[in-house]
Amino acid sequence: MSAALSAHQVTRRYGDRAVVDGVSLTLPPGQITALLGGSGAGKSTLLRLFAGLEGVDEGEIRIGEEVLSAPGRTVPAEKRRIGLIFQDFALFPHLTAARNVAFGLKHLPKTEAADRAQAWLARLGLEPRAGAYPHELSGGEQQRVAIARALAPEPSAILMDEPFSGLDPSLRDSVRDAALDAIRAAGIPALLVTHDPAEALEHADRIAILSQGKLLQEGPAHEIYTRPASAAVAGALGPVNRFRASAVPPGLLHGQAPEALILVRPEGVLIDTASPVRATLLSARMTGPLIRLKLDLNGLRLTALVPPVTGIVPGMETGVRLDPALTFTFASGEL
Ligand SMILES: Nc1ncnc2c1ncn2[C@@H]1O[C@H](COP(=O)(O)OP(=O)(O)OP(=O)(O)O)[C@@H](O)[C@H]1O
Repeated sequence: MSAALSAHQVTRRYGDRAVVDGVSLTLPPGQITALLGGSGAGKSTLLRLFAGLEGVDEGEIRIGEEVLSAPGRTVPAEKRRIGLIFQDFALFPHLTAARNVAFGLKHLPKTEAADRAQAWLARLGLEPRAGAYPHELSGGEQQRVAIARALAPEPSAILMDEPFSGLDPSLRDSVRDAALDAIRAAGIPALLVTHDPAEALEHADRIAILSQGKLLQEGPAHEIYTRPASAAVAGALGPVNRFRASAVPPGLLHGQAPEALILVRPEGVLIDTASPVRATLLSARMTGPLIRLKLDLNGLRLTALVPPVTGIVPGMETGVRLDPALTFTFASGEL
């Protein structure tokens, strides 16, 4: 088993602004950790610090017990044996797929490097395209070559910056599944930078939420989703209904102080004809497998996501209750 890659109280400043601010984060081997945050949160900068493409101003980056970065001392990227995958594939245009993958295998005898490159291409379903040049490959194929190239030298960790967001949605799932399966099987730490909460929740084992350079929360994906430590974390993982406890009709909540801030996921707003809490249905729209309902509860507007049921007609009255597992209460906070 390889060692964890970790950041310890790491700060990186541009001018006097800390774009990564006192971040401690451990990437365990064999697991995909998604780094999630809005634009400018500092995700790419933190990835570059892990990679050694930039130095830290404070703190340390380590692999196992070995210090890779400390202020004034940075083991260069090419000495770290860390694989990098970016959104734009970054393949060498003048090399075939096979030679792109073999590029990082120069320490091996030529035939062994070629065999290993071939094996990685086969693993990612690209064997028939081994002799093609990047411009002859589709976006999904190019990204699979980039993934094979990153994994072939048996790196000690892999860092990915929005690697799937440039792909056509019809290709994205298959490329992502092939890539993440191969990465998990390699048993190394892996960081997946993304701004897409759905991608993080579905495909990562752990999620770290970054906002304005600070790590807000980190942990197993399910725990972050069901037990957000703050309203900011709950909001970062998908849409939420937000309101004060005092705005709620009697019977919907139980025991919350009136000033408490309540966040409820749309799938936590349940239609229950037996509930005494009544709501008027304002609209119902298909979103794919679920229907998005807009509800009015005596002036409180809620959005619900429910499985398709018959007999839902705007204007109708129905009963509503909240799923406690998807209802989060914070003592205070901005609406
Ligand atoms: N070389 C640099 N010099 C000055 N400021 C920089 C530099 N690189 C990044 N920044 C700033 O640091 C902040 C964090 O940038 P970073 O690229 O890490 O964010 P991000 O979370 O990856 O955003 P995005 O999702 O938009 O790519 C931004 O405000 C950015 O403008």
